Amino acid sequence: MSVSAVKNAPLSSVLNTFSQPGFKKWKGRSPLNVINPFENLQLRQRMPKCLIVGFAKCGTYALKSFLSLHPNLICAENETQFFSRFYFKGFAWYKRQMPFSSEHQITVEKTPSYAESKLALQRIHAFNSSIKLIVIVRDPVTRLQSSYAHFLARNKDPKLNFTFREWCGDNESIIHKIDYYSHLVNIYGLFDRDQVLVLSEEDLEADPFGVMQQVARFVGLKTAFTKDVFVFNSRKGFYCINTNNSKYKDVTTHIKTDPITGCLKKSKGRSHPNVDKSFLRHLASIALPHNENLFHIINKRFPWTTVEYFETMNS
Ligand SMILES: Nc1ncnc2c1ncn2[C@@H]1O[C@H](COP(=O)(O)OS(=O)(=O)O)[C@@H](OP(=O)(O)O)[C@H]1O
Repeated sequence: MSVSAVKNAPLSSVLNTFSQPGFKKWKGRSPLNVINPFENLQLRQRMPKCLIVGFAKCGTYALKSFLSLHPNLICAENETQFFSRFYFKGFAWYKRQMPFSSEHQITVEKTPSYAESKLALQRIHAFNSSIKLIVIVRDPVTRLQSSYAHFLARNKDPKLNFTFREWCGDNESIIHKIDYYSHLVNIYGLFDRDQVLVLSEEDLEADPFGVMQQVARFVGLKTAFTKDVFVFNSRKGFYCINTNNSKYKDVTTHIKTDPITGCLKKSKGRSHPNVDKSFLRHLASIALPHNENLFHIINKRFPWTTVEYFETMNS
């Protein structure tokens, strides 16, 4: 809604705009992100110009939440799964899932399953061939443990009380779960390299500020923070938003963090169950060639666990 439209519209329709689903993002926005609607010229729902397309359990929620701190980035609250599951609902529906944004903001949507669907990637390309894509990966062995911890936390059916080994399944099913490479092939087959940013969960965990700077550069924005935006919380074992700094205190209202600690919700950063080290070694050996292919195609290496690492440990 433009300023002139706001000025000329009946009060009820202006209020109606503010009560639409996507507008709830504006309630309680951080001081960094608040834009006075009457000063702002173009408050409306906009299609995303950047998508976080993968991968589940690789820190996608932390990434999205931390990016929302940037005044010029605004993230859709939910994973819409539009290009994968709900394409039939149409673009008007998709747009309605987006938050209200100003003309100075870039809308970001995250649905981690997009990267694993060639059809979803083709649809994204047809939608906007110059869109920016962010992919975040993680040591596949740790990712499996994370997914298993997620499964245990969610599973209520005693019949599905699988051990880690059972849950991982046979080698074919393990490869399916650990292979990022083949999905990256699909992405690079459709999009130019400069449209794709590949990050790692390990970097996000160790240096969220550095990763946010990387993303800001990637989407053509300046960094809007100082390093003190995050503070390491030894109890949680992760960086959290620095609520001691008045500048960042209120952000917890719009990115679902603990208002006191500034940490992400409990389901993010779970402890992983103890599992048999010899099986982890087996997983690392299966992952190895797929990791090497990935490092080759993205032209970047991550120091992920090797078979040798497990050989130095007692099982
Ligand atoms: N700062 C911070 N705080 C909390 N958690 C963090 C953070 N940075 C990265 N991570 C890692 O994010 C992992 C969850 O990944 P996702 O959000 O992609 O999971 S999901 O697919 O949406 O369920 C989650 O995995 P688990 O540790 O297995 O829970 C975390 O390791």
